[in-house]
Amino acid sequence: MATVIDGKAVAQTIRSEITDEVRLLSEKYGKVPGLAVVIVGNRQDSESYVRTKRKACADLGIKNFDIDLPEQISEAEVIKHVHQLNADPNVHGILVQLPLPKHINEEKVLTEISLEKDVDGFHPLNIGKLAMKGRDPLFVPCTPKACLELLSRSGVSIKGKRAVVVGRSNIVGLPVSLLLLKADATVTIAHSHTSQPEDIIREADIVIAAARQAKMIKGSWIKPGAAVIDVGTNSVDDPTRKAGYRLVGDVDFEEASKVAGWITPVPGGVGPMTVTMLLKNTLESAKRSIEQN
Ligand SMILES: Nc1nc(=O)c2c([nH]1)NC[C@@H]1CN(c3ccc(C(=O)N[C@@H](CCC(=O)O)C(=O)O)cc3)C=[N+]21
Ligand SMILES: [Mg+2]
Repeated sequence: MATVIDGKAVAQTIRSEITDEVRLLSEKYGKVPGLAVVIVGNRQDSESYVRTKRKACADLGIKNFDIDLPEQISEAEVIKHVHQLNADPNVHGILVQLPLPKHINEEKVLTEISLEKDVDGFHPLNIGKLAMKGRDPLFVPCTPKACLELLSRSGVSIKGKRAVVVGRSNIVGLPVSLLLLKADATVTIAHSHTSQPEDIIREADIVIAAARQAKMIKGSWIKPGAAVIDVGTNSVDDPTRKAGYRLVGDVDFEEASKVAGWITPVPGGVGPMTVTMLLKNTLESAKRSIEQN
């Protein structure tokens, strides 16, 4: 049976470390880290993630700047808000919740975020540096960083291992592949055009599941002893829940946990760690800015 990696517990440990550092900054400089969370429209999932992020900030003493914009807002107006946040010295991190409405070009908006405040790590220049050997971005994207942190805190080494990433999104699959490559894994990316992904996944010592397909990865696809990090947050109808739905991962946990060496649950795995990495990036940004001035 696999060791179930308790993302919530690891996240809690890191959050208490961050809380201490926030308190120190405040005592030493009279300043606290500030995070602006921008949400456009009212997608239910986005609203729920944004609430989680804002609450986590409040819990840790990080100041929230809430920007809630209507679905119909123009791209130019969103960019105007980004510019205001770039100019605000009390804002150390800016997160624009994705996806944006169809009429807004995400890349254009993300490119306007000041590099020094790009705590999501989605600015094309930060992604470019992430991709280059010998270069480091100012910020590593939160979910990919969460995946590697969970591996390292579980004692799973990456160097020389065969890693398979399932999915190639800009916010998870692609950047986590780059991070694994930088950590000296042999990396394969499987995606919707990959034929027989199970044959490739069976070779993996490390599986990162980020395909947005509920339970697509079966127990029989997992190499015995592999480390399985499940990034999936698929909501499925569940009338027995108050919310009317529940979250399931991209991995069939029941089956895979009988074969894997390590596995993350959903919820309680990567999700809480993603939010924690965002808070950590915000603290880093605030430290750079405050200690410089
Ligand atoms: N600009 C941007 N940055 C993001 O980091 C970003 C984004 N856009 N768009 C959507 C994805 C998704 N994401 C999650 C965050 C927290 C949980 C999380 O805390 N999940 C809990 C469960 C929460 C619940 O039960 O509702 C858990 O897995 O235990 C999940 C998913 C961040 N994303
Ligand atoms: Mg769009």
